[in-house]
Amino acid sequence: MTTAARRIIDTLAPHARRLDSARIADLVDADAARPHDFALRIGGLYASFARQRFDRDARDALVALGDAAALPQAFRALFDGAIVNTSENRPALHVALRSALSDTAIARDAHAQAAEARVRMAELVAQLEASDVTDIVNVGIGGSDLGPRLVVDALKDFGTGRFRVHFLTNVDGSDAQHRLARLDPAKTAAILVSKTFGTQETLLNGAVVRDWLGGSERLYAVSANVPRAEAFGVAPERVLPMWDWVGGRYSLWSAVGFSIALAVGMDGFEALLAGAADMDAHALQAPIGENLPLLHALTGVWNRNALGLATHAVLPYDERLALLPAYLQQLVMESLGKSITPDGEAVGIDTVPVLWGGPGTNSQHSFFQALHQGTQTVPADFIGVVNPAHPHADNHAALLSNLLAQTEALANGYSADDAQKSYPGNRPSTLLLLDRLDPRSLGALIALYEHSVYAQSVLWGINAFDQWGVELGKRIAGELMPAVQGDDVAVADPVTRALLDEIRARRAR
Ligand SMILES: O=P(O)(O)OC[C@H]1O[C@](O)(CO)[C@@H](O)[C@@H]1O
Repeated sequence: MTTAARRIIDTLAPHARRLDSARIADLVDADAARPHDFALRIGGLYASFARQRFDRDARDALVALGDAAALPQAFRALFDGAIVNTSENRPALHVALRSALSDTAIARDAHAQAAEARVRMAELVAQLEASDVTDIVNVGIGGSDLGPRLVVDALKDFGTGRFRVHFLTNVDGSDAQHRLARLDPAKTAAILVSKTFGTQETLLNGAVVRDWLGGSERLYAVSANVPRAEAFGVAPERVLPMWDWVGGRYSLWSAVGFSIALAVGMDGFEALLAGAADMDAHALQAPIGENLPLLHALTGVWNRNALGLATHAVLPYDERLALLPAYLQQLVMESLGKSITPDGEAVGIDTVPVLWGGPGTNSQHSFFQALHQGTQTVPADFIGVVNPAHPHADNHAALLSNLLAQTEALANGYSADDAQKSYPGNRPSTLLLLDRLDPRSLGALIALYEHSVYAQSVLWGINAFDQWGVELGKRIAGELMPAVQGDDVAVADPVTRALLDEIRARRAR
């Protein structure tokens, strides 16, 4: 077992045993100051951990765990551009895209390159605004899609209205077919976003779009592999840079966010970065016990390793954040879905929970039954917004009432004479409450999750910035492609061979 795993078990096991039969409702009853003392406010973001299943002593132990795992030092190393992504021998300097909180040459240089790229991006935004273009198609997948897609959707109240922004992602040709069908190629610009410019889905969709546009005049690219983007036919003046020191799932703050800037304007984009920078400064400087991303991360480790909870739900009570769970699935599960340390050792304890979720109140009418009465306890992050950006006051009151009601019902449960109508309760949740949803608060919210993910990776002793687990499937798909296309090539796996025979036999001629 690794030192990190041993530290977690040794620190948390006594408290887990002590609190084995503890009930959240009793913890709240026994400690009048808990609702306030287990909450934090960072600018326009309030977080309550009062409905987690730990008490003050366990919370102190979590803070001590963060200290023993040297979380503050790990954050300093991240911001300073240390090689935190050891398997790829790279720093992870997404924070330099929005903050200047380090004096190291590498971090300053990254910050300067990011600023320079933003100036070029602003020029391209201005050129497009002055053109006849009405529609933008962002072609990308994973980190080259999910972040921009989330932000464009979440900030629809802040859109300039100058462009309609669309996202083309899936290699399934019906995505291109249907997305392009309603657009006019003469009035559409496409941005091919790919850090590597080697991603099958984006290259295939990019080729479809390039042909559909009838030329490369309105073809743009964002990539860390500029030569490949240019070889694809994108003019050099329309290629914006990315760098290997930014991970794809941490990249929306770079030119990968070109579509965001087109949707909300450069001012909106800068405000998004400013919100993330607020959270960066807080994550780097606040003591562990008052540090929101670190407490969020430690709570995650408590739920995973002390309580043994295998999944985690993200439940935004705001339709504009409906895409947040999908975005976080990549951020959290691609970053923390590891069982081996950088030294090649098995971690020895559970790491990432399966993250899932959906917006409230919709999900109350789908999967909440299982949250309330299912056999598994699912810890959740509930996210609400105090001030809406619409005039429908009764709707908003209903939304907030439901949000409060669900966290209360999950924690407290209810006993009825009929066991089928009883609720076990004791289901933990964190509540994140934004004063309002705007570019700045959204930037802070996303950065909170980024930093929580990094802190969890440090606690578990794993690398948050590589993703070797996605490679095997890509390689096999590449090998199978000729067979699927009808070539007579040898396929070793007997089940795959039988499935290919079935596909070939059923395929319409
Ligand atoms: O931006 P690219 O290089 O096209 O990669 C897209 C996505 O593919 C992945 O490598 C996973 O397959 C992600 O990490 C990344 O965000």
